[in-house]
Amino acid sequence: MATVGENGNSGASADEPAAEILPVPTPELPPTPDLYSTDRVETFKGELLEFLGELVPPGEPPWDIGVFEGYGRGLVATRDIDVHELVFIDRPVLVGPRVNNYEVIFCASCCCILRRLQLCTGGCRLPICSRCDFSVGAASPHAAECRLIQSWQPKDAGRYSKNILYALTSIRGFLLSDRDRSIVLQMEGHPPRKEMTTEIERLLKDGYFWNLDGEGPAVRYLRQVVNVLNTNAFETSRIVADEENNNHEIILRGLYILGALMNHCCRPNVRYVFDDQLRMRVHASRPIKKGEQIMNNYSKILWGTQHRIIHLCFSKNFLCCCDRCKDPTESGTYLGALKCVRESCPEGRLLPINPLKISSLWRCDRCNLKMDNIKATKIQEIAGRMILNNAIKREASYIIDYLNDHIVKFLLPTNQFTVELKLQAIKKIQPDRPLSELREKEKYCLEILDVLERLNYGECFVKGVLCYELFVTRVTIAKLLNESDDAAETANLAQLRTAWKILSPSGNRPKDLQQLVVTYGIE
Ligand SMILES: C[S@@+](CC[C@H](N)C(=O)[O-])C[C@H]1O[C@@H](n2cnc3c(N)ncnc32)[C@H](O)[C@@H]1O
Repeated sequence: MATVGENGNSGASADEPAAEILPVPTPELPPTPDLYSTDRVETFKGELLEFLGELVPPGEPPWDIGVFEGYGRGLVATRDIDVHELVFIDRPVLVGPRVNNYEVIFCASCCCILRRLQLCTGGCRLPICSRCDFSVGAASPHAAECRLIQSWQPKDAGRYSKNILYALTSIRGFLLSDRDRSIVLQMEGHPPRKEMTTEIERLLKDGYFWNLDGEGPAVRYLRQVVNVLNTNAFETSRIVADEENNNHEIILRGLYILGALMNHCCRPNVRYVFDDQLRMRVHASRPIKKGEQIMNNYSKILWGTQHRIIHLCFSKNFLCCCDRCKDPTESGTYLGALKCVRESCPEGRLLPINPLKISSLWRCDRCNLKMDNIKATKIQEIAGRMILNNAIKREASYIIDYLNDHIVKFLLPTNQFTVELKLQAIKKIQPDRPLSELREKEKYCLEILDVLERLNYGECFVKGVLCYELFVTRVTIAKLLNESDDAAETANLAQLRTAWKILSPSGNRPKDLQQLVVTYGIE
């Protein structure tokens, strides 16, 4: 796969300001309004409904915007909502690339895969396909953003710039209509932490433009858009085929306003998927009572509490205090627990005494051994590095041996890193692998489904994926053992049904899922 370096050269280099400067007006930042007043919330809802248009079916939607103490605005159910029911569909007000180590070259405008680096002829330093190139004129979807970047007079105009690509989604914030800009600027936008360098600061620090004043109104506006994106944006992706018909996943970030209004809970009541037009479809993952907050999970389901707390504090500026966070065992899943380090205590599990405090002491639930937080963090860091930087990248057979022979010695079977590695193994063990590997895969699926069950996590996306993998694996095993299809199928059809219910609206669902549903007569 081709990797794109910052200095990829394509075409003539120009390290002097472009002769013609095309002025693009900088949007004004409005005075900070009281976002939570009843009037403000009503007006905001009106603008949002107008933006969503036909995506909101006629009649009263099952959601409303409310204000909740300690949370700010949030979504609330206006009636009882059934499990699996569609709660709403949202579309992105802003979407585009994100800071990401992209492994393929793709058009920054339409995301098609480029065989080789092909820069826009407008001089914006972005990879752009010939259909979206600036020279196509107003018909090019990229023309307006290219003109805007040109107005800042990029240095080294003939060279690819990954940092401009990374900042493109925020730059697109300049081109919003008045209504859409008003909606975006009414979203919460936490300023970055001191130690963080945002994509905009990187552009300024390294002097990418002749004509972009670090203290001017354009940068003030860009900074606010970045803050809104960092507080609210979702990771989404497009699956794009190259010329050889190989699929590539292009990771993007999208600002979905209605989606972003859902506050966080580590045991949420919705799941979401993105369809092939990048619309976000939010379904209830458990029954939601009228008046209840509609809540999403901003962190990873299968992370332990301390990891989730640190992630939420650093990236979203709040401390979660939900029931899952308060319970050191996390409903008996022990996702964040460590193996006791005393040799004489092989069954012991170390847990934070107060999981809501990052500096909490840890204690073994068998022998009462105490460990300070620094040591516990170190053990987790080492385990994380060994697994996430090394083992996870290896082939399935290596991962299985590693889990069976190595990991059992220093991590608990349900520790978050063990679970993460098992999830990777599930993805890597394809139906053509030997029976022994398929058996391991079946076991991992069941183990992680059990973790989800204990967490009482409801009908979430990961459950859909695991049910699909379990179904396919069991059918494959039955075929390998020449077992009658019937026996395998009847025991297993519930998994396929769940997988279909959860994954069918997704643009990235497994390719054979629909065919399986037809073959086995599920719908
Ligand atoms: C994506 S926004 C959610 C909408 C936001 N409440 C608003 O009024 O615009 C994320 C922000 O909402 C707040 N928030 C979300 N979930 C929360 C929770 N469980 N506890 C406290 N604050 C929360 C935090 O300020 C967080 O940075």
